[in-house]
Amino acid sequence: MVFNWFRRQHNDSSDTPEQQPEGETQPIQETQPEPAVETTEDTAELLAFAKAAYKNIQHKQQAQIQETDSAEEYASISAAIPEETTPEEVATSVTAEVTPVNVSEEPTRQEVAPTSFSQETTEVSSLENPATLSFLERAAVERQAKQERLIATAIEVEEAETTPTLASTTSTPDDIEAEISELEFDDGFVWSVEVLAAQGRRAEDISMEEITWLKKLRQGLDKTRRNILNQLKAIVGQGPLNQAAVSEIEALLLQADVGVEATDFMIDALQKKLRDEVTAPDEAIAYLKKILRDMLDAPNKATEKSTFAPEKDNLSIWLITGVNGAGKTTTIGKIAHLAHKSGYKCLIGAADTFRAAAVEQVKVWGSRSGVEVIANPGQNTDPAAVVFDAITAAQSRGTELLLIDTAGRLQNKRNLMDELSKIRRIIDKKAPNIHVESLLVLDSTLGQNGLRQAEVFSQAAQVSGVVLTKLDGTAKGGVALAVVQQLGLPIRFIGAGEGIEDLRPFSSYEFVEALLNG
Ligand SMILES: Nc1nc2c(ncn2[C@@H]2O[C@H](COP(=O)(O)OP(=O)(O)OP(=O)(O)O)[C@@H](O)[C@H]2O)c(=O)[nH]1
Repeated sequence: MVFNWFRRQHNDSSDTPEQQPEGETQPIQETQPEPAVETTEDTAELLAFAKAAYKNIQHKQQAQIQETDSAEEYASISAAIPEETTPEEVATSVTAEVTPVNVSEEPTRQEVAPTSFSQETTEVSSLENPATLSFLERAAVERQAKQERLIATAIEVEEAETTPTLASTTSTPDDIEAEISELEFDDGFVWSVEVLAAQGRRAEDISMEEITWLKKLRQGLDKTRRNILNQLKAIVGQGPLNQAAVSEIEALLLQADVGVEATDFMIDALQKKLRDEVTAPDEAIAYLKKILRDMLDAPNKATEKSTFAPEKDNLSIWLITGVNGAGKTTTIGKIAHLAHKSGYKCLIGAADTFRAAAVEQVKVWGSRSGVEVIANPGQNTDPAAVVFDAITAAQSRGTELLLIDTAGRLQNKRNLMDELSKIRRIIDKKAPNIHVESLLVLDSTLGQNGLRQAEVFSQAAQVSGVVLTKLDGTAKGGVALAVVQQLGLPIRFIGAGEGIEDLRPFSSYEFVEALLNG
């Protein structure tokens, strides 16, 4: 059973839709339970759920460790004792090893002769008086005795080696404890489990990878949350909004790079709700979260397709664009890894032929994620030709997801845009009925500045979604709202680190929880 990271569900027909949310954007719908007022009972229930998830992950890890040990044991035993080896071969190989370099032809003939070990032993033992033997005969006797010792030792050594390997398969509880020490039942764990539970996940389905990712996301948004949004929560939680409160909120949102349009939208919505009614702080915050989720989901609602996950048995092409340094290549590697893990047949087209090292860089990511890369060995070759070849290869191999890397910089902006337009035309011509996503990679640390780039790329590559990278450690996490509100584009992935696991499909529910609740 494979976990499909794009759909956030197991690829198993036994999983009913009620048990597993369909797409990563679904959990965000209005049906999401809001932790408005948390009672002691809720907390106890959550803790029990978190403990169940924790135990389940622990069991899975223990099983994995034991499986790995068994596999390693098998590998080491097979390596030590080749299946085909016969005792005769052992004897011959040992003979070869101990052959003195300076002895004459006779013993050499003996060594390679297909005489069995037992015969030789018999021959040697029949030589009763070594003192009467010639030099050569004595040398042969000595060598024979040495052979016997070595063969005996060799067999003993093999046995001795096997025994500890077998013993090592039974890891002690202490060993296991050490190996899973990274699994901490801490505040971050409980928060992550709560976020997953709110999206309908069962304790037994929660994986360590999901917990690790959510913890990372929460940590990544820490600066944005601490600097700005905690204050926002405090203001909103105070009840009806007066003019002073509105101005304060405005300033805070603009500082978080939320942008003017998104700020105005939020303030309007908040004012409608909080102007007249007296709203409890928890309720006001729950309302604020809903506003943010609705904003982030708006572009998805405008399109028929609620999920952009690649389809099994059909080719999807994802064109990855963005200025150099935004994180395109890294993103391609991480998506390829997710696709591979999720059971898709994936291929990468290396169409950034402008920068000399780009093809090599994408090849490194390809090999890290176990995904093949289609590239043209020449430098400065036509990227459209690489795209053409990559689509041909994808079509003939039954590839389900083709990721295309593009240049982030050319001699000038005009050339870059022309090149992207050409690539897009090739895709549309060569694969007219294929689902194409054009993903723009934006560096979130650039805040509002990144959005200007987006506008330029949007036309040339017909951008359909955004990948927001480097959310780890930036105070400009609010830019996600600006991307959606100003550009009308959905966020498809977010990156929060340089590692291969540090990118996941975007979930507005998780993002908003990490932003306001972490
Ligand atoms: N902290 C952090 N660094 C990231 C993230 N994504 C990418 N990076 C780093 O950003 C730098 C640039 O990433 P690349 O993938 O090479 O960017 P690119 O857009 O392909 O750049 P060019 O190949 O020059 O066009 C690298 O050092 C990456 O490790 C992220 O989510 N967080």
